[in-house]
Amino acid sequence: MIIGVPKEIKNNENRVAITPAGVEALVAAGHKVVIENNAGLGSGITNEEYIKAGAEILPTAADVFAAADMIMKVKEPLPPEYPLFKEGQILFTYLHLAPEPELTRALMEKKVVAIAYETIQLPNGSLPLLTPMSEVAGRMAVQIGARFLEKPQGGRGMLLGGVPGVPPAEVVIIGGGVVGTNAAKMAMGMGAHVTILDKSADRLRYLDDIFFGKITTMMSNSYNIAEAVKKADLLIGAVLIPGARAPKLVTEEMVKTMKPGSVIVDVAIDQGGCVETIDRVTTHQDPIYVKHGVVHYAVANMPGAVPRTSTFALTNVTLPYALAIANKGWERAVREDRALALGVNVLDGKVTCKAVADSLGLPYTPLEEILG
Ligand SMILES: NC(=O)C1=CN([C@@H]2O[C@H](COP(=O)(O)OP(=O)(O)OC[C@H]3O[C@@H](n4cnc5c(N)ncnc54)[C@H](O)[C@@H]3O)[C@@H](O)[C@H]2O)C=CC1
Ligand SMILES: CC(=O)C(=O)O
Repeated sequence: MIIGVPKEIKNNENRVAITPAGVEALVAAGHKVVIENNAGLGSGITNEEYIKAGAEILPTAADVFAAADMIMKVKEPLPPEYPLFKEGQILFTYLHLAPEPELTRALMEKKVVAIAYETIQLPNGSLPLLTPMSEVAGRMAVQIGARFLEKPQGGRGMLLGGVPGVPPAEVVIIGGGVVGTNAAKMAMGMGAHVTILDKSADRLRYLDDIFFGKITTMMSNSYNIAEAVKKADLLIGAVLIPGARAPKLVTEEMVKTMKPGSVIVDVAIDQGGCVETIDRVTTHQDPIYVKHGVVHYAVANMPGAVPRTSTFALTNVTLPYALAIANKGWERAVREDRALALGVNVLDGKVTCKAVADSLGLPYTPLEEILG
C-alpha cells in the first residue's frame, strides 16, 4: 500500500502524522510512504530523517493525495484539501465530524473510507487514539487558564495557587475523563482548589479515590453546574459523548454569573463545545475573546502548540492501527477488530457512525449493512 502524509494546514498545527520510526515500520512491512516536503519540520523532523527511514518526499499536498491509497493526517481536512480526495481512498485522522457538515458531505460525495481516530473504541469504553492528546490538552488547559487569569492577558489578576494568607483560585472542571483528570492533576499541583463534575457516579468515586479526597466531586446536573460555574475562576469544559456533538451544559445565563476576568477553556470545542457562549472556534494565533466580561478560549487543536510532545505521543498509538490497515487492507482490518470498526465514520458515501449521523441529522447506515 502507498501511505501518504501531507503537511498539516490548520492554524499553528505543528504536529505531523508519522515519525521516522513509523516510516521504518511501514517500509519494513513492504509498504511505500510518501511525505509532503517539510511536513515534519514543525515537530523538528527533517526531510532527510524521513528519507533515511525509507520515505519519499513529494513537493505538494496534491502530489501526496494523488499518489496515496491511505492518507494519514492529524487534524480534520480543511476546505482546500477536499478537492484532493480520491474515490475509495482511506483517510485515517481526527475527523470530529459532528460539528462539520461540509466535511462530512465532501467525504460522502468522494466515497472516502473515513476512519476517525477519536471514535476507535476498545471494549472497556476507552478511546486509545484520543487518550494521549486528551492528556496533553488537559494538562495544557490549566497552564493556559493560569496565563489568561493574569491581568495583562485580560484576566482577573489571580494566581492559581494563591499565597499564604490569600485563598487559591477555584478551578471547575466539567467532565472527569482523560482531559478532566489531567487538568485536575495540574491544577492541584499548582495549589488551586478543584471541583470536578461528571454524570457518572462511578467516575466520581474513582476520582475521589485517586485524588485522596482532596478535590470536590459533584454529580453533573444543571443545578450543580450553575452553582459551580458561579464560583469558578477557571472553568474547563471536558465532556465527551464519543462521536457526538458536545452537549451545551453551561448556558449563557450561567456564564453571566461568573466574575469579571474569570476564564473559560472549552477543551470540548473540537466536538462543538459545551459552553453556550462559545460561539466560534479560536486559533493559537488569536486564542481568546471576551464575552460578559469572561475570557473565552476555544482552540480546537491545543496539542498542535506542543508538537515535540504531541507528535510522538500520537504516533505511538496510531502506528499499530495504520500497520493493520496497510497490511490487511481496511476491510479485513475492520472485520477483525471491532475497536477499529467503530472508527469508520463514512464509507461508500454513507455515515456509519450513529453519533455523527444523529448530530448532523443524516441517515445512519450500520457498517455491517455495507460490509455484508
Ligand atoms: N481542543 C483540543 O485541542 C482537544 C480536545 N479534546 C476533546 O476533549 C473532550 C474530552 O475528551 P476526553 O477527556 O478524552 O473524553 P473522556 O471520554 O475521557 O471523558 C469525557 C467525560 O465526560 C463525561 N460526561 C459526558 N457527559 C457529561 C455530562 N452531561 N456532564 C458531565 N460529564 C459528562 C463522561 O462521563 C466522561 O467521564 C473531547 O471532546 C475531546 O475530543 C481532546 C484533546 C484535544
Ligand atoms: C483531539 C484533538 O482534537 C486534537 O488533538 O487536536
